[in-house]
Amino acid sequence: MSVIGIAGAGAFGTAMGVVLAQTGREVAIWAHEETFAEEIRQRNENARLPGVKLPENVAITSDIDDIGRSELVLLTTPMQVLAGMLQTHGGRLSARAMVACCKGVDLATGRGPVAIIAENCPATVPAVLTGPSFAADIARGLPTALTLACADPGVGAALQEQLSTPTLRLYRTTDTVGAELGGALKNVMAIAAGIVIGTGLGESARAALITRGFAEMQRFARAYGAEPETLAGLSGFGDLVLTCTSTQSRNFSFGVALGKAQYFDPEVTVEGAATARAVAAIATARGIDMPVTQSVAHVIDGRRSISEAVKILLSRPLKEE
Ligand SMILES: NC(=O)c1ccc[n+]([C@@H]2O[C@H](COP(=O)([O-])OP(=O)(O)OC[C@H]3O[C@@H](n4cnc5c(N)ncnc54)[C@H](O)[C@@H]3O)[C@@H](O)[C@H]2O)c1
Ligand SMILES: O=P(O)(O)OC[C@H](O)CO
Repeated sequence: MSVIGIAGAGAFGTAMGVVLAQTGREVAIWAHEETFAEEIRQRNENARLPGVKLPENVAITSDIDDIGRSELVLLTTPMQVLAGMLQTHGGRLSARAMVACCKGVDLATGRGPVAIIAENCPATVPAVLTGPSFAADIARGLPTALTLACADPGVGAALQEQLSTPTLRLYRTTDTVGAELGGALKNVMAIAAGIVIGTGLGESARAALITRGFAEMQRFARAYGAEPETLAGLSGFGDLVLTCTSTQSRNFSFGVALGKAQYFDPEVTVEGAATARAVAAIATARGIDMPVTQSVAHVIDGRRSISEAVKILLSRPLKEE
């Protein structure tokens, strides 16, 4: 069995490497900078996932050719660097399947990871792994359930087998559009939920936000042909609930900091920020009603204060649920 390649040496790539290595498989994690790869090797630990030691069968490399012949590659970079990474290195990867683990919509093109993989690596089968899961939980071996989406049912079933472990339970779908949009949009709602809590609007307001945010996610995904069941599953509703209610979430924490007008470390990966901008632009262009997403984009860009955004949301015409 060939080495499982993981492109992107952040918290999630490392957590997946650790849990897959625990089943006895060889794993190679590619970091885009040799200095960072060397730091991980030296400490046998990734600063992005503190407290987790790497098993012996996890190799850390900055040479893309070390994962070039892997039959299976997980893509675990942040969403906004995925296209650039595949444009630069995709030609050196001969994987039969590439599984995107990044959540978001590319700001430059409005595309999700599956379209980006298809454009840059046309010989591979693209898939998506997404759902409610904190890297730290996966790495600690806590029970986690995710959605594995692949348009090719045979490849999807094989990936489900390959990537499931005793603690990581994968459910399968062929609806890649629904899976990637659920994972992308829930981060925007998590920022909004954080703002609600940070500004002291209360738990009831957060429940309302999550519910109306979910309606908005379904509306957007439906416009792209996603299956409603996918949005109601782990990759949509499941991840929405986790991310909007946990202080472990970076998107939620970013929203809380915005609500409290506190500093937030710009080095922290907050996928929902760029995705809010990307989705707001698409929604405007396509006439899809996305009031929460539009508000998040406006607040992040400083075009509207939080109190203005809340006032506008609360003064929308009353309608049927
Ligand atoms: N952390 C989680 O709990 C978690 C869970 C599920 C999904 N995800 C998703 O996984 C993706 C990665 O998140 P993360 O938490 O691992 O991020 P992270 O902030 O921990 O790490 C990001 C990594 O990307 C690398 N990187 C930055 N620029 C790069 C480039 N140009 N080319 C290649 N690599 C580059 C950095 O070295 C960094 O280590 C995100 O889309 C996130 O939504 C994360
Ligand atoms: O920390 P966040 O907000 O990026 O969320 C991590 C995962 O996506 C939760 O499923």
